[in-house]
Amino acid sequence: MGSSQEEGLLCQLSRLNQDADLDATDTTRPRAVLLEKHLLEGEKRPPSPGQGPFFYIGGTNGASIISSYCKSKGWQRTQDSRREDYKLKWCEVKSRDTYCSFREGEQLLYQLPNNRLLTTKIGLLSALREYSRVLSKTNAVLCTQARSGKDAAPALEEPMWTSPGCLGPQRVLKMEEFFPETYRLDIRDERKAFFTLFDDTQMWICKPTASNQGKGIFLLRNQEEVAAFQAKTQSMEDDPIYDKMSFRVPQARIVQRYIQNPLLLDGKKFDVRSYLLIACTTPYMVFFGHGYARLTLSLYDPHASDLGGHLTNQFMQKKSPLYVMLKEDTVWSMDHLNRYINDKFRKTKGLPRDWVFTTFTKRMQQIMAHCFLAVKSKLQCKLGYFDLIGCDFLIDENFKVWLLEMNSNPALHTNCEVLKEVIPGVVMETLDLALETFQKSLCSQKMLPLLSQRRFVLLHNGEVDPGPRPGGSRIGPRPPAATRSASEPAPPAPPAPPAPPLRADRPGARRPAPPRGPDGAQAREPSPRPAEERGKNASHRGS
Ligand SMILES: Nc1ncnc2c1ncn2[C@@H]1O[C@H](COP(=O)(O)OP(=O)(O)OP(=O)(O)O)[C@@H](O)[C@H]1O
Ligand SMILES: [Mg+2]
Ligand SMILES: [Mg+2]
Repeated sequence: MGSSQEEGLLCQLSRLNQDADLDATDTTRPRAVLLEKHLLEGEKRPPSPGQGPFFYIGGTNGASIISSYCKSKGWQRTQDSRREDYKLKWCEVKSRDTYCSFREGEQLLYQLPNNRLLTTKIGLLSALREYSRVLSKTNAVLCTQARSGKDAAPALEEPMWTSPGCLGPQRVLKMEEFFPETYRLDIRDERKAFFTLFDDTQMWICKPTASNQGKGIFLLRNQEEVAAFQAKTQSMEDDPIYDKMSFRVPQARIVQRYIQNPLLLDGKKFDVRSYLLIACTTPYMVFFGHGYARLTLSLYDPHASDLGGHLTNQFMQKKSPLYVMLKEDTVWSMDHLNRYINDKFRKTKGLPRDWVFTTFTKRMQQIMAHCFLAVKSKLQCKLGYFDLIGCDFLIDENFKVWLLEMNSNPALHTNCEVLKEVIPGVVMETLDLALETFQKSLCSQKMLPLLSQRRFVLLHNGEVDPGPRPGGSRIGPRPPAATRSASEPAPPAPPAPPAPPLRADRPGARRPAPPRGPDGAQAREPSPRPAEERGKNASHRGS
C-alpha cells in the first residue's frame, strides 16, 4: 500500500475512533495496530460478489489448497491472469508482465523474480562459489588485521555463524562439506577440467541447469560414456551455429560427483525434501520447514543402468508400472524416517537418539541458511514477494548430509497419504506467514512473536540487516529489532544476543495454531536464461 493511501486509511481510522464506542484498550493502541486491525477485519467481511479481494492461481500445483485457504478469508478467485487488482497471485510459471505490474505493499506475489539464483543448478553452484570467495576474503582480512594487531577483534581461522534457533555459534560451512563437487559444462575451461579429471573409479551425474523431475539427467559411469559425451559436446561446439546462440542451451548443464554410497532404507535409495520459506523480503523473514522422504521403488544397485533406482524423485518413480500399487511406500514422513533410523542405526552407528530431528535437522537448517546468505544481497526484494523453495538432501551411509539442489515451485501434490498430511500444512503456514509478515512490515511493527508460526523454524530475521540494499525496497520505517536471529557469519559483527528459543521443529510437536486470523552475480561467467523466463511450461517444478 502506498504511503498516501496508508495516511488516508489512518485518517479514516482516527475518524472511526472518534465515532465508535471504543474501549479503553483500543484508544490507547498505536496507529499501526489499528491499521493492522482494519486490514485484518477488512478481509473478514463477507465478499460482495464480483468485488474481491481477488486471488489468482496459475497452474494446478497446490491449487486446491491455496484456493481453499484464500476462500476461507472471503477472497474470490479470478481466472483472469491479466487482472491487476488481485490481492494474491500464486503462479507456477513466472511472467515478466506480472512483475512489471506488481503493486508493492498492496499485493502478495508468489516466487521471487530472480529465485533462479538458488533454484537452477548453475545458479546455486555459482552463488555458493562466489560466497566461498567472499567468506575466505573476509576471513583473510580479519586474520591479517589480527596478526598486525590493528584490530582488537580475535582472529577467526574458522568464521562463525550464529544460528537462529539456539543452535549456538556455528562454524561457517565450506561448500565442499555439503555440496558434491560440481562443474559447469557451459564454460569451456570447466568442461575441459572435468574431462581431464575423470577416471574410471568415479561416477558422475549430469543434469540440465533449469530442468526438474529428473528430465535430461544421465549418469557418467565409465571412460567410454565420458568419451562419447565429450565427442558429442565437441561436435556441438564445432558447429558454427553454436557461437551465434545467445544462450547455450545444449551446454547449460552441470556434472556433479555422484554419491555412490547413499544411506538405504530397506535397500532403497532416498532423498529428503525440505522447504526454505522466504515469507517476506522487506525485511527478510526466512524459515526452514520439514517435508518428507522420497524412496525409489527398486533396490539400489550402483551399477544398474536403469535410472529408476538412482533417481529418487517422485516423477521418476511414477514412470514405473509398480507405482500405482506401491506409491505409499515411496513417501515416508519424517517421523517414519526418524523411527527407522533410531531402530536400525542408532546403536550400530552410535547416533544420538532422534538423529533426524536433532543433528540432521540442524544440518539442513545450517545449509539452507548458508545458501540463503549466499544470495541474500542479490535477490530482488519488494514488500509482497514471497517464495517457497524445495530443497533436496541426500544422506550417505556415513550419515553425511549433501544438498543436491533447490527447486522453485516445489511439487504440492497430495497423491500419497503422507503428502496429504504434510503438504496442506506447509502451504497454509506459508500463506499465513507471508500474510502476517506482510502486514507487520506494512505497519512497521516488530515481526516477533509470529502468531502464525507453527512448524516452520526461523532461519533469518532481517530486521537487524543493515539496509536499504540495492535492488531492495522498504515501505515505511522499520522499528529496531527486539530479537536477533541472524544467520550472518559472525566475523565483524558484535556478539549476538541470546538466540530465541527454538520452535518445536518436529512434526507432531506442534505449537497450538492461533485462531485463524482473517489475514494474516553470481560468477560473471555467461549464465543461460532460465527456461521459466523463456515461457516454458508448467511441468517445470521440483517433483
Ligand atoms: N550428486 C548426486 N549423487 C547421487 N544421487 C543424486 C545426485 N544428484 C541427484 N541425484 C539423484 O537424482 C535425483 C534427481 O536429481 P535432482 O533432484 O538434482 O534433479 P531434478 O531433475 O531437478 O529433480 P527434482 O526437481 O524433480 O527433484 C535426486 O532426487 C537424487 O535421487
Ligand atoms: Mg529439481
Ligand atoms: Mg531434486
